[in-house]
Amino acid sequence: MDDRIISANLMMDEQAVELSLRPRYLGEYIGQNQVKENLKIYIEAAKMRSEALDHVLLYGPPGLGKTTLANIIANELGVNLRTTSGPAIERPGDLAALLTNLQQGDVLFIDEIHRLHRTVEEVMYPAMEDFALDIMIGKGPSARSVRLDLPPFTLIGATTRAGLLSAPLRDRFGVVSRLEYYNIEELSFIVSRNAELLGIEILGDAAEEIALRARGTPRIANRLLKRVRDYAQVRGDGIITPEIAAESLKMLQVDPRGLDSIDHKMLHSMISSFRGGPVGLDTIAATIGEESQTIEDVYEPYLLQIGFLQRTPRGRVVTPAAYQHLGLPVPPQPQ
Ligand SMILES: Nc1ncnc2c1ncn2[C@@H]1O[C@H](COP(=O)(O)OP(=O)(O)OP(=O)(O)O)[C@@H](O)[C@H]1O
Ligand SMILES: [Mg+2]
Repeated sequence: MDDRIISANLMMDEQAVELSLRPRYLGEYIGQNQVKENLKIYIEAAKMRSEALDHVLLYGPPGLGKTTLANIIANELGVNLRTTSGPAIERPGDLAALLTNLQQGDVLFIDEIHRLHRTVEEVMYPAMEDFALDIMIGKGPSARSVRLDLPPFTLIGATTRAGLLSAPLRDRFGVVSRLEYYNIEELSFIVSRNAELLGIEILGDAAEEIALRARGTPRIANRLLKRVRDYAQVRGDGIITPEIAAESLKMLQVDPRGLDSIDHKMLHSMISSFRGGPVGLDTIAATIGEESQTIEDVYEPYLLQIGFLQRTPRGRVVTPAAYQHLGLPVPPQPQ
């Protein structure tokens, strides 16, 4: 599904563009105001005390700016950032190597932290809490544990699935921030700013056309912007007008609320086979032939956010707003 327009996952050829568009300081980071306000204070306090910032857990759907924020935090603190990911740290020794190479106050960023191996996670606890590494020396009866001091550091963990984090790990983060979907105004701003960075002329309403279809997600907004730019260069004179934007977005098969064929398939099958629900996530997944994890991470959160789906104890339910959006008669609602 990674070649889909609305897939929030990063595509290979996108990395260079993402790097060039990535805001570097909090002041350039649009939206997420609550998260930014808090971080600003914690960062300033840590700098005043010349201490390492508390460990930070960032969670939320893909493409909302977790990696970007981790980089910004390190920039604002004026420290080095080391980046790795949960599955990449295979053994406790790998983690020890990473940690002992940090300098005082540095940031270690672990993406997909919910995929950390158990044995590695256990080494992480004292490292986070006491800045200490417990290593076993020797084997058998003569084996003993030695404690090694680490420089104070900040761990930033990112995950799309905070629910999968073990309680002991989650509890060791002093700052836990949830990133939210962006509103249309924020996304329009991001589109306009990024158009400028890419040297593209775009008229205001056209930025909003793109924002409306971006599913609250900057990564998707950037992706749509690039496709629309191609269209504007080939079919127009390079300027992205609202007409050019509307025409090209239509070709991308993303509807005016940012839904693609999978969202449509999911809603239609819930309506036709299950009378709109309640129906369990796994059943929906099996019916439309998608993985339930993909649905849970990428599709469902946005549909919930815009009020097209509702979660009930007995399963997911299609809302009247979704029927209306699909142009279907709204069934009588239970009282
Ligand atoms: N607040 C923001 N303001 C402006 N641009 C942003 C913002 N957040 C994200 N972006 C843009 O979106 C792109 C994707 O963000 P990022 O890679 O940080 O997402 P992510 O949450 O780490 O995704 P994943 O879960 O897939 O790792 C960035 O390269 C940047 O261009
Ligand atoms: Mg990321």
